[in-house]
Amino acid sequence: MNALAATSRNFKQAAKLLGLDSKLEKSLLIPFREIKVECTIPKDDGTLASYVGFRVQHDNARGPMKGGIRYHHEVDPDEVNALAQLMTWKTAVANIPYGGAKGGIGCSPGDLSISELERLTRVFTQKIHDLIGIHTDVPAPDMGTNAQTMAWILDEYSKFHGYSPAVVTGKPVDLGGSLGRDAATGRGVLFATEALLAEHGKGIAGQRFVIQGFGNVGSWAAQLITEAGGKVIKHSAENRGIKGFDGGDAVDPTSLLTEECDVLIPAALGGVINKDNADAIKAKYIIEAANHPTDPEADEILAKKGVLILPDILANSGGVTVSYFEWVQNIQGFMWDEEKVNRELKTYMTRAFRDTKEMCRSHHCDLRMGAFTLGVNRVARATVLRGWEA
Ligand SMILES: NC(=O)C1=CN([C@@H]2O[C@H](COP(=O)(O)OP(=O)(O)OC[C@H]3O[C@@H](n4cnc5c(N)ncnc54)[C@H](O)[C@@H]3O)[C@@H](O)[C@H]2O)C=CC1
Ligand SMILES: O=C(O)CCC(=O)C(=O)O
Repeated sequence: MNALAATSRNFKQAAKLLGLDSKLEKSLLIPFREIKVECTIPKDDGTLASYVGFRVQHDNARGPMKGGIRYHHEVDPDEVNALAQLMTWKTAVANIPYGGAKGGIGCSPGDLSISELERLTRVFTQKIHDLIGIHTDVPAPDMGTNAQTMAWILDEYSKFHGYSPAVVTGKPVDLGGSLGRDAATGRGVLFATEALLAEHGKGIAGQRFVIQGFGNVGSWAAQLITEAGGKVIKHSAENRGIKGFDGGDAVDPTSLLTEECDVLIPAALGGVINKDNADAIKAKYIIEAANHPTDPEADEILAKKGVLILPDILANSGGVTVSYFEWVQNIQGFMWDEEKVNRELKTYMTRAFRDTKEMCRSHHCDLRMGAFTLGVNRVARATVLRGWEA
């Protein structure tokens, strides 16, 4: 199922559970603004190459819009729209004062040199600089981008608006990035998994984990779960790894979803768990480190099998939560030590899990609908409080 159709279906189900007014429901679903820009750059060999970049600003009822920028050949408007919408519900689940946005460029970053990536990032920033900002829309890394990408955006943005470290998060620590942001999404996955397993009288130690994706999120999750005593029995070692991590074997990324294990952690692309493979999944728990890895049809199949799914907007909210800490530190001009960052992250993740469970109890629903009703309800309340006056 298309990412936007899947995300909107989950939203509509949550709106129904909450009994939202139909006009409010429609207004929450439609993005605030969709930006599409053409980015042409000279390649290293002197030829020109053109790419299409997107930024979808979904909602700002609760604060500045917030979300990553993805460089991937499959980036398209519907996908970015779905990811932006997920950010709106995710920041509300985490209860941080933001709305939601997401951006991307349709490109294969592995095929571009560092200087080509820098030129592309700078051209993209030139095209969107007047629509992002510290109190309007704050980008961060996502698939295919990293702290260096954020440094280029910060530098290009600052040419137009003066030095503005808080305009992006996930930037290098030397440029005002937060200690702990690099590991934050993986660390949040660890905290959320601990909270879920504790409900069933279990801990990380001794559980067998399969992790798909070994980029920023997957590699940190693997390292931290291994340190906590979990057994990472397989991982997808394409592209990147963490120096020193020696747990697990590397196998084909699609077949590993159906490997024998206790906990499956998809940490790469969306839609990888679908009606074609859901029935073959053997894990008891799925922790969605990736965004929208599970199609709604697969959700239904897995629910019948008794598999518990910790949804993306809760499980991977550690990244945007520490992005919020980074933004706060930039605005205050005061740096936190890493221990404080990690301690606060644990508090936020544990609270988000507890609030989600509360919604599950009051709406008699699964964890995905618990998180969606929590997020959608907070955004709906803020929207109504702000009013409709033109
Ligand atoms: N970076 C962050 O802070 C956050 C990332 N996420 C989500 O986590 C997921 C991973 O993001 P990052 O780790 O930042 O990206 P990354 O670019 O650092 O790593 C992506 C990983 O996925 C693998 N991969 C790519 N295509 C694949 C395929 N077809 N099958 C299997 N593996 C494949 C790559 O080899 C790489 O190991 C994405 O869904 C992203 O939206 C969610 C919250 C925050
Ligand atoms: O750190 C952020 O601002 C956003 C991270 C992100 O893109 C995500 O949570 O999917």
